[in-house]
Amino acid sequence: MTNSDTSVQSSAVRIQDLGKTYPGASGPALSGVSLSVAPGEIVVLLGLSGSGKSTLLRHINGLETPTTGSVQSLGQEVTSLRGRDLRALRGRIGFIFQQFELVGALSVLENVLTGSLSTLRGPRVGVWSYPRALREKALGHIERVGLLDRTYQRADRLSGGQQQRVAIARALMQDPEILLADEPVASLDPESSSQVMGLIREIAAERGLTVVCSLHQVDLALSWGDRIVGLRGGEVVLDTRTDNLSREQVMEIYGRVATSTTEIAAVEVELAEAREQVLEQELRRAAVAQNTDRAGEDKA
Ligand SMILES: Nc1ncnc2c1ncn2[C@@H]1O[C@H](COP(=O)(O)OP(=O)(O)OP(=O)(O)O)[C@@H](O)[C@H]1O
Repeated sequence: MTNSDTSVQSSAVRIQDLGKTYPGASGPALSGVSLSVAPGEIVVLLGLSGSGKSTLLRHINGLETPTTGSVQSLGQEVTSLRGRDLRALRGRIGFIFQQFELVGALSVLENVLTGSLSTLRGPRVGVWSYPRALREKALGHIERVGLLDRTYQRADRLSGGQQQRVAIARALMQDPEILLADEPVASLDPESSSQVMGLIREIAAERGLTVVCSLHQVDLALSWGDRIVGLRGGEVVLDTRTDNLSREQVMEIYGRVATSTTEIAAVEVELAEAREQVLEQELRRAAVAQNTDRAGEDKA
């Protein structure tokens, strides 16, 4: 099954025969990937750890350079852009990450405002250094993601789901036409995961946003995406709309690979990494809390 024949004119993203081999790597991270994404479409990249999802996403906004092939985003050949032109294209493409990438010590409002930095000259320190129009815009986005009552709270005092909502609001400051999301709910519990994914879907519909999002949970991909692109070993092994697609059909293609010893090992590594990340996060939170308490005691 393939949907990769969407016409050039109607594509928000058009990737042709993309190959990527990282320097020093024993094999390619991506090979022969062709994919077109229509404006307003919500596409899930589904695959195990190491299947090439992040690498593919990072080519769409020019964070990686292909070894072979072509990547067009919003009608522009990304590989031919440099400097200001590349920055201008990136300004039209929002990116949200698994680890949220917020500045923990800053307030929700300040984090959201940093999403507009690419449109401003010079550094900004503090909320009041941003123009009033941007402050109002940021408040609108904070309200949209349901965090108005947390506007002045430190980002690292929020739950994972709330932090990802802040990251969504920050991405909206760019008025993006495409939103890329790299495992946005991998660090969240199932309930927060579906809330965050639901929010992204609603916002995408309101704004006609094109979304390309990597996930490794089959159920979430099925309930959330318009279309699933399955990656395995850097190649597209499935490309289909989710209507009328059953979990069993996806598992037949996606799950079948997990019967081999290598793939089972990959799943185990993935779980171990996820556990480590949660532990690391907890330790970081505890350290920040301890430092803050100490600072409070010193002042007192
Ligand atoms: N900067 C890099 N340098 C060398 N190899 C890399 C680099 N980034 C990724 N790789 C390798 O490329 C392959 C694809 O990695 P990628 O991160 O794109 O997969 P993924 O599906 O997003 O996995 P995950 O869900 O764990 O992030 C893996 O074998 C990985 O080790």
